[in-house]
Amino acid sequence: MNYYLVAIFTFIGYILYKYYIYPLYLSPLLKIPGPPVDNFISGHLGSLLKDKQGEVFTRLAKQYGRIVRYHALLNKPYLLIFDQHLVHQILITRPYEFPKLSFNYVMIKDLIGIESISFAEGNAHKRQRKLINPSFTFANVKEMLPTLVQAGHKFKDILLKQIGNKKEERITITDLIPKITLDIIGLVGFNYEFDSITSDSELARAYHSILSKQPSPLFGALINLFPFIRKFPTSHNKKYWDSLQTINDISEKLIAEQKNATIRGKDFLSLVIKTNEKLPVDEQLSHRELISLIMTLLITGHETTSNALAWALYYLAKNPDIQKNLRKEILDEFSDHNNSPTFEAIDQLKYLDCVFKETLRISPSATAIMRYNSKDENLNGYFIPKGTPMVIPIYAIHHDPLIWGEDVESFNPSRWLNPEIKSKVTNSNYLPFGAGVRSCLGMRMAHLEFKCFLLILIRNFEFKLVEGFTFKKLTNGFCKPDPKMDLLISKVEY
Ligand code: HEM
Repeated sequence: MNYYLVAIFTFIGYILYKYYIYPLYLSPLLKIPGPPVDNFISGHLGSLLKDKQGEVFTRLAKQYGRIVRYHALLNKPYLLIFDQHLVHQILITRPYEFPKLSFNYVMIKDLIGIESISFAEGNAHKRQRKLINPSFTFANVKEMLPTLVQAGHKFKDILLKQIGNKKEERITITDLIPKITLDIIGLVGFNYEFDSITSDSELARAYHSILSKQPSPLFGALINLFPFIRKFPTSHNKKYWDSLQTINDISEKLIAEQKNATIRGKDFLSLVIKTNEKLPVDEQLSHRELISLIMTLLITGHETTSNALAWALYYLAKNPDIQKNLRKEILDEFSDHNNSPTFEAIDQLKYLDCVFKETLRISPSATAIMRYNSKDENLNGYFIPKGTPMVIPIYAIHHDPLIWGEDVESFNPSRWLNPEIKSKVTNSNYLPFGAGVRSCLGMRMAHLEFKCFLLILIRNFEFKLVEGFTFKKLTNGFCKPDPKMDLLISKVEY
């Protein structure tokens, strides 16, 4: 008897059973409807879900219903959860029974650190959230307004300089906006001037190098399965690790400066450190948790808001009448265009609020939320074995005509004034900031930052599409224009 042969056949049999026979012929999840598998290695990631996942998920919901099965790398079954009652259970009623699972888990872990609040579960999450939450209160966010207005005017001056005496200028807004939102999180988050908008900031360069080229879903899944791929000595990997080192070094520097500061500011980090120091040692955030918090705020605090602002400017450029209506509302409220907006005045702008909500409906910065069940579940009559990955497809839910009406693909801020639509919107079907105990901590800040910026920009500039310029709308985890977004910008003359 050749033991080697037996061992080889046993191994091949095990691999065939685990990655082919069980998921495609025996799993109880096969009772859940879904598209047929056309690639027996990459599941749907190499074909159906190669690109524009948000749009594909929308189609799958129409075709297969409120809970849909698809297969990822090596045929691993995933569930798409469109059903609002299930979304409510997962995010709001039983959040800790459905822990987080990330797209590109390895990359996100590298970017924010494994000790981040974003990865913490159960009591560990409750402890971090309780400590960090008070720094993000309404009152604290309101105090940011002067910093936001100042940054908005700085941004306005940069655009004015680029336009100069010309009638209009073609500007890549997706290069500029992330720099100013990074500067803002530096100031309000850590009382630190990155000044990436006017200087060559190594931090902005590091983020650009990591985020400008997102790995495809298949490559992302491969990295999750074989993280050592990131260690191969390629020039791309070297750039990746160097950029991460820069982000980590800057985070360490920020902590050191804050810990040694004699006077505490009102930035998020100072507030968190102040609360932390008052707690018994066993409840305090550790050094690594603080570093992870900085890395988390740096990325979540700038990338998502800059994306939302870029999409808003794009839709306003595409819909000149909507842009005109918004400008009219702003000018009616702020007839003296040098006046700084107050919080109360910004809050009065109802159409601006509709533009904010509609931008995050049609192009939500995060296109999906990922979870898995920590125990066996029976959901909608289906048996779901423990550990099944579940995707709440925010983008697809935001494009469901049953909720938003037949013009779901149009950018129509006025839908938010329609009582029929308003009555259908809930915290389980409008999810730009997630929902429940894990919802976005920076939601209030994002709200104010978006409105303050858009107000200053629309008051001073007109935005138009560049004829013939096209880009792809990526919806694989993050909603991003690919490769970039150019707009024509001209001054509004008074
Ligand atoms: C338009 C802007 C933003 C959008 C669309 C957005 C979206 C989201 C979403 C969808 C989640 C939930 C993820 C999940 O449940 O898996 C989240 C969580 C989070 N966001 Fe935001 N975000 C934005 C801005 C910000 C800002 C400005 C900050 C901080 C300054 C921030 C900090 C966080 C943090 C710390 C979490 C994790 C919360 C937890 O796990 O308890 N976000 N965000």
